[in-house]
Amino acid sequence: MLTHNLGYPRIGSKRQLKKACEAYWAGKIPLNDLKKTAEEIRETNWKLQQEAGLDLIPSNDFSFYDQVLDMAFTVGAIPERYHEILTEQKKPEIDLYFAMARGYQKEGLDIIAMEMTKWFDTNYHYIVPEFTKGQQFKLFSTKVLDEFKEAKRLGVHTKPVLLGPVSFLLLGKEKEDGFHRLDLLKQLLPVYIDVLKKLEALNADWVQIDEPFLAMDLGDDEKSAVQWAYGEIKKAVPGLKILLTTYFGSLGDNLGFVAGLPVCGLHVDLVRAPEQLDAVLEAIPPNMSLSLGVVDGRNIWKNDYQASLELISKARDNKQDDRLLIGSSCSLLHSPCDLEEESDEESLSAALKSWLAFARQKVNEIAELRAIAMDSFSAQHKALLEGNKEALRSKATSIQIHKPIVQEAVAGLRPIHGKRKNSFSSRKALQAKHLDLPYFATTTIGSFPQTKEVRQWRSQLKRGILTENQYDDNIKAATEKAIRWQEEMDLDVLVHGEFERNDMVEYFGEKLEGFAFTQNGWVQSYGSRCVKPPIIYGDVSRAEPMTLFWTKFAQSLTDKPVKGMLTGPVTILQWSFVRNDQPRKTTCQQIALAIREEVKDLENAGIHVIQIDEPALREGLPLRHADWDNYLHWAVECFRISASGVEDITQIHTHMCYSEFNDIIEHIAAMDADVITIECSRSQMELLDAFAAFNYPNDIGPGVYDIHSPRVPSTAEMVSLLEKAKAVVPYQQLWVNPDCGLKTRGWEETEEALKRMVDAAKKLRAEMATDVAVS
Ligand SMILES: CN1c2c(nc(N)[nH]c2=O)NC[C@@H]1CNc1ccc(C(=O)N[C@@H](CCC(=O)N[C@@H](CCC(=O)N[C@@H](CCC(=O)O)C(=O)O)C(=O)O)C(=O)O)cc1
Ligand SMILES: N[C@@H](CCS)C(=O)O
Ligand SMILES: [Zn+2]
Repeated sequence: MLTHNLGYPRIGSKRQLKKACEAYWAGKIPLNDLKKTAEEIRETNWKLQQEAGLDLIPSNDFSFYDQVLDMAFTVGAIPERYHEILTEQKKPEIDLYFAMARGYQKEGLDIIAMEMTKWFDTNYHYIVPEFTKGQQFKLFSTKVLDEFKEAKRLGVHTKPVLLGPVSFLLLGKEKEDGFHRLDLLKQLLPVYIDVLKKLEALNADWVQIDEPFLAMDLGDDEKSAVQWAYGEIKKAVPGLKILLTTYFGSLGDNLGFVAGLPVCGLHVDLVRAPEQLDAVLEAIPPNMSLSLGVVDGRNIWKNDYQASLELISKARDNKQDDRLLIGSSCSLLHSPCDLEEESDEESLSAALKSWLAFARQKVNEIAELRAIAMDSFSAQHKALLEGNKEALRSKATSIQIHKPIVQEAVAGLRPIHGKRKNSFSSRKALQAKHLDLPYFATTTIGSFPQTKEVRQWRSQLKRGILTENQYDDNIKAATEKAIRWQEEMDLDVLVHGEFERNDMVEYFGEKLEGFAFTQNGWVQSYGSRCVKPPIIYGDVSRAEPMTLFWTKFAQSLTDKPVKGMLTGPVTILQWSFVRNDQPRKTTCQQIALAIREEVKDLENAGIHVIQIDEPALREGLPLRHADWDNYLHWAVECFRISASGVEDITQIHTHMCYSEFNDIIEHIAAMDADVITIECSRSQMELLDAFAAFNYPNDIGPGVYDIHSPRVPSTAEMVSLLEKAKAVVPYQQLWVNPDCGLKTRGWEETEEALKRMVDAAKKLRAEMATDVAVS
């Protein structure tokens, strides 16, 4: 049996890559320094996996930004608008690469970035490849070959990783009409074959090709595309061992045709879908190797050795050992790097730490599982198994985990907990009277720039350089400045700015019972941006108010309404590492009850506009359509539980970004938020069509400017977007706001953009007044 890993985190255990990239972008370090950091990270990762005893160590799992962008770069899928960066500007290739990811506003050029979206049901974002009709591909970047050679020089014979051709195309978007992106497979495949032949010439042995779409519902065309592609690959490089990987779900009804593909090995995710093992063993031919993905790449709990060994043993009963591999369920990209970086007992107790495994520990688990499976009688292996059982036993019986009072509260949930007192139309009338807002009311999504200064206060507080009082005074000053500034701008519903929050989920994780947080458990979210997902280990409850102090403080400074700002239960669940000992639904209900208490406290303190953010509601959708209804039902119900404890006069907002609404609009409507603000500007308001087609009754704030770019749109652009919105949604329902929070932006561009946004709203109001006068 071979051991392997599908991919290792590339940010570095101290986020070295983030720091180096950001320094390079700011012109603070030369390219060579950035490359050196990247080399060091790769070497460290390869060596630690080698030392752990893994047989097949991945290469090309490193990325300066994103692995999908890397694939686009490899096959030369570089949209026309970027060509000038190389040809005219003579910039190095990496600048072109970063321009595709981040846009390019320099030296007279203003090129927008490629779109970014969520990677399946994770909190990782990939860059969406752009395709045109008849597009040609060519080997543009040799990164995969270079990294294979680099590892070889270091004495590590790696297993190169490539995103498969069908998934690569399916992840992308057609940029013009008249073709389907899968039509491009014929032009694309020769480049893949070229890469594979070159790898073969370099003596590569196994090559991992990821086709995550194989765990999704596929149509006949998609299945045929896969069959054709892997048939061609087999013909072209018969000697190369292709390991086809699937993850995040079961092969399900795709198993039949996948088992017939001419590949050397198939990897299946046995963490998400252990039940598929029997069917897979039965379906695949004896000469096809099977990789058992038993170590969870999506969570941080220690592996249950006994359970994994049972799966391994079942596989061994059916297949020769030399046809089996043991590995991670998916890439470890979604795990933090190294538990040993956690030394602070206050955030992560010794007991809790003994239940966890981060990427480095997971690599060891893979090696240990093989060792125990091969020789369960050795004293050393028996001790490993016993140690693992003991850790799991201590977790299962810990009094820190189970709180009867929380469990009773969940058991006591009834439909009434998810219902507002009256219908939206009666609520709307009451709220309008109370808030007295104009049409096209303006607001923002919550966060204002999290400047280096603000982040430094937090880091100084942690290091004892600032006292709690000094820290609070600084945050108060920032909040007051933001309130005054919003008043000056004449925004209608103000926000406090979220200066006190490190992150919209981690902040709540730090305040809620049943959550632990890490010092260094960073996971890449997109590019250089990372998040530190909190760990939900026990029953969740609210010990004390979490946002009341800062919301009340902000409201005390102004007569205008200040919007309370909370993260919703589904998003907190989705962006945390969750318990694996109870259904996600139950954990979500517990969080919903905690948020409900916070909402009620805010209302009692006189806050009558409260936003409950749910940007991850769509991301949480199961991979298979058949499972959608069940998820949407409990997810929407949890949102409603959190939102429905208030009086009709209190206006509940929700916010969603990164979402398409067409196929889930009835569930969005069922959330019954008084106002929903959505990311809309990049789609030029197209996302509103779903709301219009549904006759969505409640209020909507379609984002009028993209917050991912420093570019400040003109008032006219925003007016034009609002005109478009007004054409499909009755104006009485419309709000005016940016796409999302402004935490990643600088103050200068934020001030200018919001000033123009308020002007745009005023123009619309003036037009309306004229229209009414004329009619
Ligand atoms: C809305 N988004 C979010 C997602 N997931 C979340 N959990 N949270 C989100 O907001 N998913 C979808 C999107 C993804 N978008 C983003 C946007 C921005 C970031 C981001 O900026 N991340 C920061 C880290 C945020 C954080 O925790 N900051 C800490 C400071 C940590 C730090 O770097 N400290 C420094 C010291 C400070 C200094 O001297 O400058 C240090 O330790 O060295 C805080 O504010 O306290 C990032 O830097 O990547 C993520 C996702
Ligand atoms: N209130 C949050 C939502 C981000 S999705 C913010 O403004 O950053
Ligand atoms: Zn958002």
